[in-house]
Amino acid sequence: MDLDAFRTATGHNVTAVTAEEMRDVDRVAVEEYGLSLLQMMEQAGRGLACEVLDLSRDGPVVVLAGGGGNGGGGLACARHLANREIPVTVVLDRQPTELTGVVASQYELLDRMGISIRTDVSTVEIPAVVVDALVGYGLQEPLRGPPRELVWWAENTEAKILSLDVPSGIDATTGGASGDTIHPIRTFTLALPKTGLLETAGKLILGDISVPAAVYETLEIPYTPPFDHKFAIRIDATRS
Ligand SMILES: NC(=O)C1=CN([C@@H]2O[C@H](COP(=O)(O)OP(=O)(O)OC[C@H]3O[C@@H](n4cnc5c(N)ncnc54)[C@H](O)[C@@H]3O)[C@@H](O)[C@H]2O)[C@H](O)CC1
Ligand SMILES: [K+]
Repeated sequence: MDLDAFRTATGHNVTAVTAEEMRDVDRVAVEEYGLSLLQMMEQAGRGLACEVLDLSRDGPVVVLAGGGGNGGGGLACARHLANREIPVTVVLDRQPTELTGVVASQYELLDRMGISIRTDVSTVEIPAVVVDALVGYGLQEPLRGPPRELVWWAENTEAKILSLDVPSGIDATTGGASGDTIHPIRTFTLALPKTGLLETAGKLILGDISVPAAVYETLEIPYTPPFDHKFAIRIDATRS
């Protein structure tokens, strides 16, 4: 199988990248172009909210959020849902006091908005949609601790599961899972698809977070802008 490409509905190849390559993209975008993590995270969260609304207009929605960039995107998504009076509950995989940086700021904003934020699922209403924003390409395998328990919980609901960037527990580069993993019906992956998404992601939507094409050029990653006039597009693994 062609391990390095996905295809858009109009037949354009989209290069798949490893976790390391995606980290390089983040680094160059931030350090050489000044595109901040918060700017990219906000676009991730808004695109993710669009996918939630496509799955269910009424909710209730539970957003499972970790402490890294993946979690931050989930918190931004929760804000957009709350602004549309969709019943949303955020479940953090740690105490709010353990959050740092941009993710802590995203939490503060939700808290000031009065959005329901928990650190355990025991009293959470059964959701229509679960958003998996626990772990993205930052997985250091295998899934352990609260994220693993939250994945178990999600897997045992009847909810539609939507993963941000990479299904939690899946290695973004290899697609391997040495431990428990979540099984989404849809994954909203950011900037470029990861090589580990070939078999595990459910329906794959690629979200634009405005990484300049020049960043990929700098890193010699083959890239032609795939989004046309959209900000999120369906992509499928190429088979060869
Ligand atoms: N250009 C882009 O693609 C952007 C992507 N964004 C999102 O940020 C994440 C990557 O963020 P990072 O902070 O590097 O890591 P993660 O959030 O994926 O993971 C850290 C998170 O996961 C927990 N964790 C790690 N390993 C384990 C484990 N074995 N068991 C349990 N928990 C684990 C850790 O504790 C942290 O909570 C990327 O996927 C995108 O979603 C940015 O938003 C913008 C640019
Ligand atoms: K995830």
